[in-house]
Amino acid sequence: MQSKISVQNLSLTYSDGVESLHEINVEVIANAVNVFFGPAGGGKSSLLRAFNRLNDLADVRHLSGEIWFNGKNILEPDTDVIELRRKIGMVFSRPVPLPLTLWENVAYGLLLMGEKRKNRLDEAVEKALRLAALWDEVKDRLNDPASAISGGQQQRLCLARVLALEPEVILLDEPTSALDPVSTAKIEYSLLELKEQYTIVLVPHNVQQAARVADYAAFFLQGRLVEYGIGKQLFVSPKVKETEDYVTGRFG
Ligand SMILES: Nc1ncnc2c1ncn2[C@@H]1O[C@H](COP(=O)(O)OP(=O)(O)OP(=O)(O)O)[C@@H](O)[C@H]1O
Repeated sequence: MQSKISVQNLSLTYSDGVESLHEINVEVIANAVNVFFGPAGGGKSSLLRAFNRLNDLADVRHLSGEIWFNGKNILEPDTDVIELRRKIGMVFSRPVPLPLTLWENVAYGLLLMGEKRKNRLDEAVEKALRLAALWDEVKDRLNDPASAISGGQQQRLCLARVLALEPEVILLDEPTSALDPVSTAKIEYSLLELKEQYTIVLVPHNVQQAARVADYAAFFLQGRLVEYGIGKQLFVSPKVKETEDYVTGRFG
C-alpha cells in the first residue's frame, strides 16, 4: 500500500470565518478507491478542491498545512497549477459537457495541448471512452452533439474527457448524484477497472455507495476527520461512535 497524496495538518477557513477543514491528516492510497464520506458540510468537497487547487478560485481566508504529491507540496506558490490539474483530474456532480460533439469533448484537452495527429486523437478518444464504459453506446455517433446523449452517458463522457489526459489521480465529487441506478452501476463498475491504472478519490452519493466501492474510507464531520481506515473494516466495525451512528443510519 503506497501513498499517492499525503495530507498533513490541513486547515481551511473561508471568508465567512467558519473553519471548513480542521487539521486534517489523511493518506490517499495509490491504485485504490479512496472514499471521503459524511454528512453535508463536512468539508469533503473542500478537501477534494484543495487537491487540484480549485480553492484558489474561492474566497479563502486561511489555509495552512501541506499536501504532498509526487514529492512536492502542491500548496506552494510555485506549483504549476495547469500541470497539476492535468495530473489530478476532477469529475463534478453534474455533468457539464462542452457544447461540442462527443469526439471533440473527449479530444478537447489533447487538442489544447497541441496534439494535431488525427490518428493519435482517434486512438485516445476510443481508449478513454472504453475506460469510461461508454464506447459501445456511442461509437457510431461520435459526431453527434454531446447534448444528444442521456445524463448518465454525459457523466461518463465527462469522465472520459478527464481520462484522455491520462491523469494520475481522478477526483469524483458525488459523480452519480444526478444519475439513475443503471448509470450509477456503470460508473461504479468502471471504478473497479480504473483503479488498476489510476488512484481514485470519491465523494460518494450515499453511505451504501461508500460501502460498496471503498478500499479506504475517511469519515468527515464538521470539518474534522473522525475516522480513517480500510473500507471493509470501517463500515463493518467502526471504532468511533460518531462513525457507527452515521454508517448505521442513526444520523445524517
Ligand atoms: N466557496 C465557499 N465559500 C464559502 N464557504 C464555503 C465554500 N465552499 C464550502 N464552504 C463551506 O465550507 C463547509 C464545508 O463545505 P464542503 O462543501 O467542503 O462540505 P461537504 O462535506 O463536501 O458537503 P456537501 O456534501 O454539502 O458538498 C460548509 O460549511 C460550506 O458552507
